Amino acid sequence: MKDHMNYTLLCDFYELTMGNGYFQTGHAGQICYFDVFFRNVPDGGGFAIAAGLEQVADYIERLRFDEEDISYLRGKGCFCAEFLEYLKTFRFTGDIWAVPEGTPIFPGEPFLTVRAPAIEAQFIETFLLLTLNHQSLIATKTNRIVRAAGGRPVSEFGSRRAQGPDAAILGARASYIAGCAGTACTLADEIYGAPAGGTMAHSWVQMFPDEYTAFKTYCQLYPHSATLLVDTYNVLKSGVPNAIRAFQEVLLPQGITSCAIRLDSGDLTYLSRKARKMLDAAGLTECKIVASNSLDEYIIRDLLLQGARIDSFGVGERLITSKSEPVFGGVYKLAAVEDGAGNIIPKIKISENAAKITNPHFKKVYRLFENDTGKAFADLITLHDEVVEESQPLELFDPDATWKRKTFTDFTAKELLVPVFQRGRRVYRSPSILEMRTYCAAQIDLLWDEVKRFENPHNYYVDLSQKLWDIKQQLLKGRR
Ligand SMILES: Nc1ncnc2c1ncn2[C@@H]1O[C@H](COP(=O)(O)OP(=O)(O)OP(=O)(O)O)[C@@H](O)[C@H]1O
Ligand SMILES: O=P(O)(O)OC[C@H]1O[C@H](OP(=O)(O)OP(=O)(O)O)[C@H](O)[C@@H]1O
Ligand SMILES: O=C(O)c1cccnc1
Repeated sequence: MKDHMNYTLLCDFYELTMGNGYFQTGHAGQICYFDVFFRNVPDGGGFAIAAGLEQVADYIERLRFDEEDISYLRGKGCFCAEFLEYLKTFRFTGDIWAVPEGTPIFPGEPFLTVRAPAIEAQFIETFLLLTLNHQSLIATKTNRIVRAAGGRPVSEFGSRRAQGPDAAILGARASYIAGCAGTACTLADEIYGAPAGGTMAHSWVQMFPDEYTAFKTYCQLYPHSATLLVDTYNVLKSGVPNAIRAFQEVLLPQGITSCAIRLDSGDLTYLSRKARKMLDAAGLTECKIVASNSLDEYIIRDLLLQGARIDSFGVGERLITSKSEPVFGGVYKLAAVEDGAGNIIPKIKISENAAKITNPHFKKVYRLFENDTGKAFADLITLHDEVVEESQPLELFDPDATWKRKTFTDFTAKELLVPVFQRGRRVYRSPSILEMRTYCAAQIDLLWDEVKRFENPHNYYVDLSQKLWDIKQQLLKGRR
């Protein structure tokens, strides 16, 4: 990435005090397994979308404590000299598995797993979580908005209201993966290839002596991509008539029929219907109507139900900040450690709140698809060395109500987590952002519509294998 900062110390301070402690107590090299998972889908939705893996992998590849970092840490006075010496050559040497970006994910299932010596695995927690939480949040929100638009393109317009530069650039990236057609963020295009584009601001219209001159000038400069903002003065009395005149006088003589207007205030249904009639009456049937103004999935759905004649949407603040639910609660939990002989010892975190009890052990996640419909019907978390045999009947049970059991045949099982790092070496190269976007849309197509409802979606099953469930119960009993 351009102008890359050294983010090594973008960690919670306790990662370092624990690291120093592991170092001094002989735990430094103890192999650990950590899972990243989340508990609740934002906005009460049925699924989330994983994003941010590429930035996680870049960060891990570049992890280095430079001289400045070490001398800053020395100045804190709480780290031993040997630990500071060790940090000079610190590198990530472990393994990481993760779901590809754009994959729909469900509560409780690991979407990234780390296997590494304790100091390393612990140290990367903060950056991993902040990156995956942010981009998965924006991807999840965006996809709701895109689905509400029902195939009409949605452009991301939020940079100016994003909570800082990273939120703007990486938010634009995540929104493109999750289905936006493009972004207003130029840097997100330069760095990541999320196509940048846009219309015009009210200031352009105000800058000229009159609205017509502003529109005409713009059409002369950009005859092939003129989207005229028609609400600076009065949409129906001046904006649309002036736009029609500019299109007719500048574009039509050149044989250009594709053009657009943007509505950015007022009753978007009423105005779009009236504007559509005026444009059609003027023969501008190919002229598109773009709408913006504090939109989100609910308003877009409403507008379309009301019969708005809108062809595409620009969505800013409510998308880039995920305003309705601005936190993605991904967590990083220890699931197992290895003893000196390489045996995996499962670990569990108990909580009064049953939903916060973790799933122990080194695990795999399978997505199960019905062969007749191709649709996903459940995810199954298994031990790392279990294999789901598609040729055998598979009995699934509800982990919270184990008497509820059902046997499935004629299904396909696909492993979700793929290797990203092996022994410290990056083995996964992200596909292009367009490929991620295409993959995301295809994976969402494999979910039933019931799971995609905005309100009260069907609860998609995330089950545990019998072996994993038994181990979890043993650990729970042992802790009582
Ligand atoms: N037909 C409609 N149904 C539901 N919501 C709508 C409709 N038309 C517009 N909205 C939404 O209503 C809100 C209107 O907000 P607001 O009152 O700030 O806008 P405005 O009246 O256009 O004024 P301004 O010129 O300050 O932008 C926006 O979120 C907009 O997307
Ligand atoms: O409403 P959003 O979903 O964030 O979409 C982006 C908004 O940003 C621009 O407004 P601008 O910043 O010029 O100010 P405005 O709110 O007065 O229109 C644009 O005209 C949209 O209204
Ligand atoms: O291109 C646009 O129309 C645009 C860009 C950013 C914010 N609002 C609108």
